[in-house]
Amino acid sequence: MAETRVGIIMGSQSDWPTMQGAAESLDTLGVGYETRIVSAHRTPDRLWDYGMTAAERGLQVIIAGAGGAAHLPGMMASKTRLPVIGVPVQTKALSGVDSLYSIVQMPRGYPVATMAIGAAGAVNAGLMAAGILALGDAALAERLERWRAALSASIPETPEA
Ligand SMILES: Nc1c(C(=O)O)ncn1[C@@H]1O[C@H](COP(=O)(O)O)[C@@H](O)[C@H]1O
Repeated sequence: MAETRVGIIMGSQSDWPTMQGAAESLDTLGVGYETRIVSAHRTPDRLWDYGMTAAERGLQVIIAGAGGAAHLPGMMASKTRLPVIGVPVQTKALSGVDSLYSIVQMPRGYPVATMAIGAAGAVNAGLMAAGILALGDAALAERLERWRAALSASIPETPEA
């Protein structure tokens, strides 16, 4: 069992179908993670505790997904020095543009590395977390290189008619 290095947090259970893409990326690359529902709005005390203890518990990167008034990634970035990768979850009313804008426009000093809206953003969040961790982990760097090469090799040169 790989050591838990990444925290995947989300504002609601309803975000899981999107956020599982991040978990799948980390599974593929053999990176250990935990998953939690944490909401700045609905469980502010849980957010506070999570942010206060994340680094001392051994987490190294946090992936935070939320939709709509998506304050979770930014609030988490306020409570921990760990890099926070934000995933804007797609919404029905505004297609996730609301989530994207809520996450990306952080004030100077408290960045959130913001991914694309929806499932592709979640998958990329896992890959981004792995890339950060690979800076200090040669074995993971090699797995990531191999994975990237395999993806590249799987892309056909000519489109099917
Ligand atoms: N944006 C946030 C936060 C937060 O930012 O703290 N907490 C919940 N939510 C979002 O509310 C949406 C609807 O949630 P429900 O489906 O539970 O009603 C979800 O996408 C969640 O991320």
